[in-house]
Amino acid sequence: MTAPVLSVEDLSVRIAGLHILQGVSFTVAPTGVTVLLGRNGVGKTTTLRAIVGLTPRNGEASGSIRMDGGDLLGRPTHRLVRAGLGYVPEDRDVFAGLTVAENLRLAERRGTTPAYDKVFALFPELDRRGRQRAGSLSGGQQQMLAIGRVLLNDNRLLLVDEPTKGLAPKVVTEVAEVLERVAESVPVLLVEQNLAVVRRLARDAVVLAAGRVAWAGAAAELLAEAELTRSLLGVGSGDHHGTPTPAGVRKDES
Ligand SMILES: Nc1ncnc2c1ncn2[C@@H]1O[C@H](COP(=O)(O)OP(=O)(O)OP(=O)(O)O)[C@@H](O)[C@H]1O
Repeated sequence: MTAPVLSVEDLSVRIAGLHILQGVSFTVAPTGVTVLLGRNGVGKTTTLRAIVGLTPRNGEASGSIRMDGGDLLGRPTHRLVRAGLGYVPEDRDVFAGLTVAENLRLAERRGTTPAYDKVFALFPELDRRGRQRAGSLSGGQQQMLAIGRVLLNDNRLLLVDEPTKGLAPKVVTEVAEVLERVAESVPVLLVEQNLAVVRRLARDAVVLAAGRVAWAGAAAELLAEAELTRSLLGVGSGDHHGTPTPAGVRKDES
């Protein structure tokens, strides 16, 4: 078996006195997309933030998080990013008052050559809209900018939090297509609630429930078991024959 790019072991996170993660353990394969699933509020974002060293000041993370064997826990975020951890947060966090080009320039890392060619090949619109203020971009375009600026630098692993949240169906499909291409060259740990997107992208799945890992295995296996999906996620997985739920339809909201 190939060594995982990331190993999380017995991760516990307490925030403001709440024990949110209670000994979470899972691995991320060195290729493809691993999806982190679970009902609302179960701790998916908390997990990604712990990995990238962003547990809030009133919180505490313990356990072990290793990327390529090196321990990440306790290291400051800027060092983790320099070590190749790319993070696309849930709310995109683009600088609304700056232009697209300025947002990208801010992501450049000293001492390395930013991969503008790669980013503009994936997102031609970011090139065309270089002088537009990021705050006036559509939600989908802001998401592309948030992903694009992370891809300016080399990454060993990408953490992507709910990239399709709140987007129109057509844009959900565009974001999924882009992530599919991105995942050809860098492994991705993805938090995603849209099961059509999960079905399309994910090879492996990890499901959180009650502060722990409730299920881990092949994403296709999880989605093929309607009862299992319903009990773990509280949603149906579409039909049993592999017909994708139409992109953009959030089954969890039905
Ligand atoms: N800074 C914080 N202060 C207090 N509670 C927090 C904080 N951050 C997260 N929590 C709590 O931790 C729990 C897990 O939150 P988290 O955002 O990780 O869940 P999630 O699985 O990503 O949810 P969703 O699917 O709704 O985005 C929630 O109950 C949340 O209210």
